[in-house]
Amino acid sequence: VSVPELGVETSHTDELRSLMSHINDWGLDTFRIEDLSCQRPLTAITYKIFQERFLLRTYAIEPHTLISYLLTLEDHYQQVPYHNKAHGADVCQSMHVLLNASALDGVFTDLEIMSAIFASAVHDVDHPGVTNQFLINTRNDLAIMYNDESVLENHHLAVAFKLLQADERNIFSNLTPKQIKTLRKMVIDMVLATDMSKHMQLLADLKTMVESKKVTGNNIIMLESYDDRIQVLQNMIHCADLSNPTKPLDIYIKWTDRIMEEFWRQGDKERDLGLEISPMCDRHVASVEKHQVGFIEFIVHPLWETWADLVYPDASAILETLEQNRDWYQARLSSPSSSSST
Ligand SMILES: COc1ccc(/C=N/OCC(=O)N2C[C@@H](C)O[C@@H](C)C2)cc1OC1CCCC1
Ligand SMILES: [Zn+2]
Repeated sequence: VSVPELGVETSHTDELRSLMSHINDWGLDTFRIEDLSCQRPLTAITYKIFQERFLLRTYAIEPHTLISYLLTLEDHYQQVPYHNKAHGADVCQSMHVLLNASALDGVFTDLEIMSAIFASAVHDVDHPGVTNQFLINTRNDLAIMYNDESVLENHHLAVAFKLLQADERNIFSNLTPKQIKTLRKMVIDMVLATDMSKHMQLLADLKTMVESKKVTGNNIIMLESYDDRIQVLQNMIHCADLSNPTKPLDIYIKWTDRIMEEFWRQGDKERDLGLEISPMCDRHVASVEKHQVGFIEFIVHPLWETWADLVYPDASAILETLEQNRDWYQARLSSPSSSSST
């Protein structure tokens, strides 16, 4: 069974191949890849990363099996404004770059790396475009199924692993039972860590790790226990998930437009249901810039500042872009507010 060179059928092969050569760069334009891959950004990006890291060879994965899984996974991302397949592709590529930090050189095994890339690709599959709190407040079947605890994150994991059960999609069929057990546990631990309600605990533990950081002679981080190793991978996927404000401004603004539209549609549903409209979800009371400045000040910058300490100096340029982007939104706050989009 032959597969297309880039994993996806496209009439823009040369342009897509050229863009894909920047797979290791921070700030890769996921939106352009979405267009050039004929709306298959997740398949194109994940397939390229698996090839780039020789994971098909290391784990005897058939190309058509990987493509079959990725296409089906991509089709199970819902067409919502933000938490769609482009976000999945973006977090996957961001994770791939973070794994390349020189402070982490040789630290993670191939299995841990494949687990991290897989977890990133699947981490928001079948997201309905509303928050956990909304699902709980509306007694959605998913909230009943998962007893109000990390409802979305549990669902993303269940969907991702269910899709593996078909033989033609089982990319892990040549792993040993022990490898599958380990991969499954790590993927579950990483995706559950993307629940925003775990943010403060994750960050507190990361700060503790940074304070007691142990490095080898050439400044490579030493992680002895599973708990330490998974903690770094959990913070890494959390950083990748909250990386929009660290990207080039034109790309960041597009993500802001998408998340706001998704939050405002949730607000529209809450209004129609006579529910109290969630914070930041009322399109008639929009303060996009103020919310982004607050998001960076209280959540994104504290996380990325700590991450940048851990892998110093590998994430310094990323932190710099984040601070410039914060200043840009801050400046628009004080001046007469013009809409952040357009
Ligand atoms: C570019 O902007 C964003 C990118 C990504 C996200 C991702 N958020 O995580 C998922 C999520 O749905 N939640 C739950 C919500 C209740 O609280 C949220 C802080 C996290 C949020 C962004 O901006 C928000 C935050 C400030 C203004 C809109
Ligand atoms: Zn996400």
